[in-house]
Amino acid sequence: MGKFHFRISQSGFIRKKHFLSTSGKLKSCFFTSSSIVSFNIEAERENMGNQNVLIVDAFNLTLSTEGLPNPSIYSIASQQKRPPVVPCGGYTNKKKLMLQNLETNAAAGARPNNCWVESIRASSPTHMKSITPSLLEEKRAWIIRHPSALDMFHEITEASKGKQIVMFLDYDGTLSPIVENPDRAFMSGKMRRAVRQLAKYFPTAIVTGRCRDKVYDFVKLAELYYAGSHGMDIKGPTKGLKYNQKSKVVNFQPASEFLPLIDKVYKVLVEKTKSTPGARVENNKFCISVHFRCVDEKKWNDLAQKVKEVVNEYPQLNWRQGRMVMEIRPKIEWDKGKALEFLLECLGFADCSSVFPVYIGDDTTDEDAFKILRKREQGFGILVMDFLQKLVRWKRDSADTTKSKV
Ligand SMILES: O=P(O)(O)OC[C@H]1O[C@H](O[C@H]2O[C@H](CO)[C@@H](O)[C@H](O)[C@H]2O)[C@H](O)[C@@H](O)[C@@H]1O
Repeated sequence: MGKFHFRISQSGFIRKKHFLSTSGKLKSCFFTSSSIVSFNIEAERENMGNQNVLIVDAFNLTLSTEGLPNPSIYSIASQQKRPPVVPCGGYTNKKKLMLQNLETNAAAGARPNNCWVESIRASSPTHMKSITPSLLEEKRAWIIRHPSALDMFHEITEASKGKQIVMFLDYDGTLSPIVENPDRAFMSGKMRRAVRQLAKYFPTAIVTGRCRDKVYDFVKLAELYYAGSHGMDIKGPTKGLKYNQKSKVVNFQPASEFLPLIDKVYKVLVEKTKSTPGARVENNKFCISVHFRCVDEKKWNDLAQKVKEVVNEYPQLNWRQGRMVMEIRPKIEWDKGKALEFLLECLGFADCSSVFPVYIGDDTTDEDAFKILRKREQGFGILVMDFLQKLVRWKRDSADTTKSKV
């Protein structure tokens, strides 16, 4: 058995992205975009194809968990000691407890306690307060010990041989940097070119919590599939259709009956939160985001309480925590994972073993897609631009080689 430690970094951003694989037995994990993560990867070289590999976004710091049993991902925001092992699923017990606690409080209509503040703080990759010099030192040491995940490129492409790669890309924090103003989360021209190239070779979908139109305005690539509102608003490419699609027009909105309700609740939330400086409510068509990023930490509890009071009045809705954001959405059995399956089906890969889905994500809501990959025992989660560009080069070069042999 080979033992690998992966790292992929996205240069130019204030963050590092990390590519994770797990053991050949599908012990894949996902962490919750906390400000600090660490991981260790063991992989059987020959079993790479069966693995579910995840993307982890460790903007601020990474620590190796080398030598620990049951290697996995550790989410240790606000802690400076090694956290407990997370077997599979990415939440530390502590964080799970915090979230459960919060849910229980919400259900009981109680005021959120400090756990809420802690979990919101932990959700932000740009929250630098918890970084100490010793953690930075550990980060440096970790980087030296861990080669780039790009070094694993060969293994990944080998695992995909004979299969159709299908790409799924989250937007915020994956294609664009995390910024304070959600309306200004632009992707770079370089990233756009990488994605455009990618779509020439592989069916490619953007899967995002954003409103589909808004993300389209950012990405501006008509050749992609778009699944907005956490997968509740799916549309196929409007140009360059070349893959096996069951129907030519992909257009699916499983939560359409919730539109009037979402509009109404959006207005209520805007009204309710306007007295909280920095709070921002975003209408994502089938979902609503209430942003905390620019709110004074001391006000987080109050803001969360206000939001939950509103949501509690609508049993058809629930909420989830994202990065410094509360995501309010219809209570239906639909999420990014279901969107991934739906798109694979549209592409003719419903129960197909010859597909190789690659999902790139960085937030708790991406976990739904990772779960599907685990269930299907297929594919990888991967990271950003360097990897995308390399994948394009690999595909182009292998196409050229095939042509010259003919
Ligand atoms: O599924 P995603 O594409 O990752 O979208 C999730 C949410 O992303 C956006 O919020 C996040 O990014 C903002 C811009 O960098 C940042 O200010 C915010 O704190 C983050 O939570 C988006 O604004 C939300 O509507 C999405 O649901």
